[in-house]
Amino acid sequence: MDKKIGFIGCGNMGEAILGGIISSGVLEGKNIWVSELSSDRLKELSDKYEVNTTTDGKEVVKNTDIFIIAVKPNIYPVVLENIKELIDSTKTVVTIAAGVTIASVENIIGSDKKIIRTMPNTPALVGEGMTSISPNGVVKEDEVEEVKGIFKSFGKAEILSEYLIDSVIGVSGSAPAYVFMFIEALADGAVLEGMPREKAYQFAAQTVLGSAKMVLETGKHPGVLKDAVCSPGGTTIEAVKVLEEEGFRKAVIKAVEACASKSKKMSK
Ligand SMILES: NC(=O)C1=CN([C@@H]2O[C@H](COP(=O)(O)OP(=O)(O)OC[C@H]3O[C@@H](n4cnc5c(N)ncnc54)[C@H](O)[C@@H]3O)[C@@H](O)[C@H]2O)C=CC1
Ligand SMILES: O=C(O)[C@@H]1CCC=N1
Repeated sequence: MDKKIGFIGCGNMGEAILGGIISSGVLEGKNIWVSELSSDRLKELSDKYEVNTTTDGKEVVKNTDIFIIAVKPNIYPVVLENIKELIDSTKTVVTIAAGVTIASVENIIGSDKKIIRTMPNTPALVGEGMTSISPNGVVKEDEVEEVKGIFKSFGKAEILSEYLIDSVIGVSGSAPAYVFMFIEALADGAVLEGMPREKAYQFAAQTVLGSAKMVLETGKHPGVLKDAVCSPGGTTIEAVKVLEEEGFRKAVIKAVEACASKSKKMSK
């Protein structure tokens, strides 16, 4: 890729994207600019990824074509106010924050500026991210495809209308947290039955990975795949019965709903 990419803020999610881009080889560190608050954090990032660093967000905008604002939602107005004079028709602003709408960004920098709202997730770091991409009306189709290409370099990416972003946060943006909780609980169960802790994480995580791959690669309904594991009168159906009794599916659906509802509240 011949474009230059920037990050304003590079914490958990910013670094997951940065790490994903570098590992994929789509861009080299010399074509990436990162701004952070402390020089210590910048040194850590330049040592690890060989990127250009600065404590001034303006330098990121000046030196890049596409830049990702990866600060907490409440810091967006401060960052946008600081850089707005430098944003012209050659720049594409990419946002990743929960609750920061395209309209709220347009209110600060202008609706004539190219804005792409995305919702990534941290598995980007290992090349298995899932990202939604919602452009405003100014971004041209090939420019959207270009940004989609960046996100696809470390996982899957889909162009979606912004109104779906709350469900995206519920099902993928925040969801790695619930999947990690499931893996932890699965491993706890195995430890309870006597398996050493490290082995338990390996068995649990590989099972989640393999099951996810089966859904994606066979195209079969998850219920059909579940049925194929449940031998009549066997062990699995005993576990399935307990999960139903304890409200496993209800809890997960309600968790996604709570997450989406918080996202809607943050957007007001
Ligand atoms: N953590 C996650 O799994 C996901 C996070 N997001 C979004 O990503 C954004 C960042 O979240 P995290 O990475 O989790 O937070 P974080 O707190 O780990 O990272 C934010 C970084 O921004 C830096 N920062 C703050 N003000 C700055 C400024 N003025 N200039 C430059 N850097 C500045 C902080 O030092 C920090 O390293 C949030 O808006 C969140 O909604 C979206 C999807 C998933
Ligand atoms: O918890 C949060 O608000 C952010 C947005 C999606 C994942 N983390």
